[in-house]
Amino acid sequence: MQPAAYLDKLNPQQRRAVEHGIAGPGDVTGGPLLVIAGAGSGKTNTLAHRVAHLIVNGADPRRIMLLTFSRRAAAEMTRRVERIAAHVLGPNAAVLTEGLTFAGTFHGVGARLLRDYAVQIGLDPNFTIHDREDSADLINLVRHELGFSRTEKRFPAKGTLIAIYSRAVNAEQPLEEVIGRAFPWCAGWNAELKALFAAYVEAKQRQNVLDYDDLLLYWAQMVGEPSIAADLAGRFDHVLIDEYQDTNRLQASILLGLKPDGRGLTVVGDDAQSIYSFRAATVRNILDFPGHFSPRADTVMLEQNYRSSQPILAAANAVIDFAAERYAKNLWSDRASTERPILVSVRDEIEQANFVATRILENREDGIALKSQAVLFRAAHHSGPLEVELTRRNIPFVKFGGLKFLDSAHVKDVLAALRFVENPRDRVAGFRVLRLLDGLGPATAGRILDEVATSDALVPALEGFAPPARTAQDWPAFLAMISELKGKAAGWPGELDLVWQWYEPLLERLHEDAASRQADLVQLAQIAGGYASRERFLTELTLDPPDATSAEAGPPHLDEDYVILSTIHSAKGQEWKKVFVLNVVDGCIPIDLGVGTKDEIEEERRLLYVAMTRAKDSLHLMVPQRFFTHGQAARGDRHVYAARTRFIPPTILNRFAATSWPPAAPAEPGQRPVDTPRIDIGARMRAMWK
Ligand SMILES: Nc1ncnc2c1ncn2[C@@H]1O[C@H](COP(=O)(O)OP(=O)(O)OP(=O)(O)O)[C@@H](O)[C@H]1O
Repeated sequence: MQPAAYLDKLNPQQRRAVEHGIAGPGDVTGGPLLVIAGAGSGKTNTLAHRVAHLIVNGADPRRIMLLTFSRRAAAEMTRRVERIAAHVLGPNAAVLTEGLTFAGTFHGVGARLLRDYAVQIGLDPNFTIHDREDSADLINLVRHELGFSRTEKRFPAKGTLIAIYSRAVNAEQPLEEVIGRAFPWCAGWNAELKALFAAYVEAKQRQNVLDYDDLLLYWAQMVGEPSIAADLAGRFDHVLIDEYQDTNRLQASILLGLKPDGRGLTVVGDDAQSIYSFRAATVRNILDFPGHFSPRADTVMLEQNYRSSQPILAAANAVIDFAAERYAKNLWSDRASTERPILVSVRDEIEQANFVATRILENREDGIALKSQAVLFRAAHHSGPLEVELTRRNIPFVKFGGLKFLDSAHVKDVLAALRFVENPRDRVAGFRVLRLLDGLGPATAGRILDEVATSDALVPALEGFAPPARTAQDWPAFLAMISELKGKAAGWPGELDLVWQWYEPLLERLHEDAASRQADLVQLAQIAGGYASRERFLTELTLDPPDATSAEAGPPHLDEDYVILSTIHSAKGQEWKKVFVLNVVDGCIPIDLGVGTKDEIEEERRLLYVAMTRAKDSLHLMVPQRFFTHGQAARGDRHVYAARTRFIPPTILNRFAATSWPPAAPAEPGQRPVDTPRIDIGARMRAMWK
């Protein structure tokens, strides 16, 4: 095989992106490259080919940093790179791609680098990582300590506090600006919030914990320090980033700090699919990228869509054509079809569920596997009635997005025990574990943790503590578990087993449905087996928790088939033959019936576009005439009447077919008009008493 024959299947634009800056063996580092990849244009495929092409031409995989949006995407990319490289390198490809150790999410790679440089930046390398819920718990603790929870006017709650803090950090915006723009009802608390955030930062440092935002923040600070930046930049010849449209300013600063002149830097993304601004992602990163460098970064556009049929693409293009600012692309497809996307009008969500379940079964009769069909929705709770209907009809499904496996109390308990041993100063973890013991109240837990924090050894500090009488029964098993874990003799994942043995009796005491919860712990044990150490397990799982249990463990049986239910956010990057989108009405897409800011509305439009472009062969957009809302306290839950989403105005209706369901039965000649009463129930009721 000719060396470059493996690139033959690529189209000319894809090939340009793959070969950019690669002159031949040993000469592989070109200037900055931006790849604007339309939906379904083979972005992932192209990036994988580029990495393989770099390796085939002599780039050292250990010196390649590959940043993706999720851990799953990184693993998939590595597998693809290996397959492609194997065409040229044969079995040696596996050895080389195993060297791709810096492939992961921004947060995951950040955590590794921070451990590597911990000592140089004054961090203890055993730091543990707080997920959003832990962060909110800690900030709440600080809020109490500062007395803000007792203010006369209601002080913002923990969820709001962490959201404000996170946005200020990720968007690199001053606090006043963040509050003014996104949290106006908190104006007036500026001084208190500043004091609170300062105290929160100090608490994290005392406890040796980092939150999600810190991973990026510390990394950005690190590349801002010339001596470390030079060292760090020198370790990587190539930095490639997928899904660049969903990165935030802090991530852009990190890249520019790592590769100030852009040499060896490749970013790939689609501005039309930017849907994560609630995490402070900014579409500006991708729009402004070329201008950061001199000369400007080269831009390659991928415009051939290989996924969707022409009519689906035409409708999606019509929707996104209304977007305010974007790289104009002419996305086209040569997959001819006569089937336009269908707008299906139904009475309510019950009928919507009925229609979708019926069609899914019909499709299966036609030989379309359940797994090739997906139902997408804007908010996790939108699928409620459909879940009931699918269950009723025995149609198996897996749901992505919404409540995460790791959010369940029992899984968190087990992880907290492991985290406490990893970093005894982590108060949120310590508090959670100690409170599991019978009769151990918050004040005592606080005292134990104070003791532990001032001592340099966990086990002796605990052994020196006399537990309250009610806890005496639970204490020895707890101590034994902690000492065994500290001793590390069990190895990984044996340590998880130790925690499980300790936790099992507590589980039965704490939860009535212990049996079903045990199943989650079995799942956790399976996941644990995939990691080399306790630290890797805790870090990776906190940073990128599995969306649904099956996402991590994989389907247990080859013949198992199930429909995919997913929030649009979690459907990113995926594709299915048949796609149904629920609640394509104002109030769901866009999510807010009230008028959002212009940017928010634009993002909702992109969400609909992302949903539509997941479909290969057929697309149903459901339009219930009324839907149920989980309202605010003042108005409660209620039904509201809905209008088709504003993103499909009458001017583009010709891109869609329309139908209503169930179809109205045609009136037969001579039939009585339907508005004539057929029975008189009132008379029957009266007759009962005569
Ligand atoms: N050169 C090509 N020839 C044929 N098929 C291709 C080519 N490139 C990509 N594809 C196919 O196109 C589909 C979309 O590719 P991929 O998932 O990489 O798109 P994407 O750009 O990441 O999409 P999105 O951004 O919408 O998630 C896949 O089924 C892939 O196999």
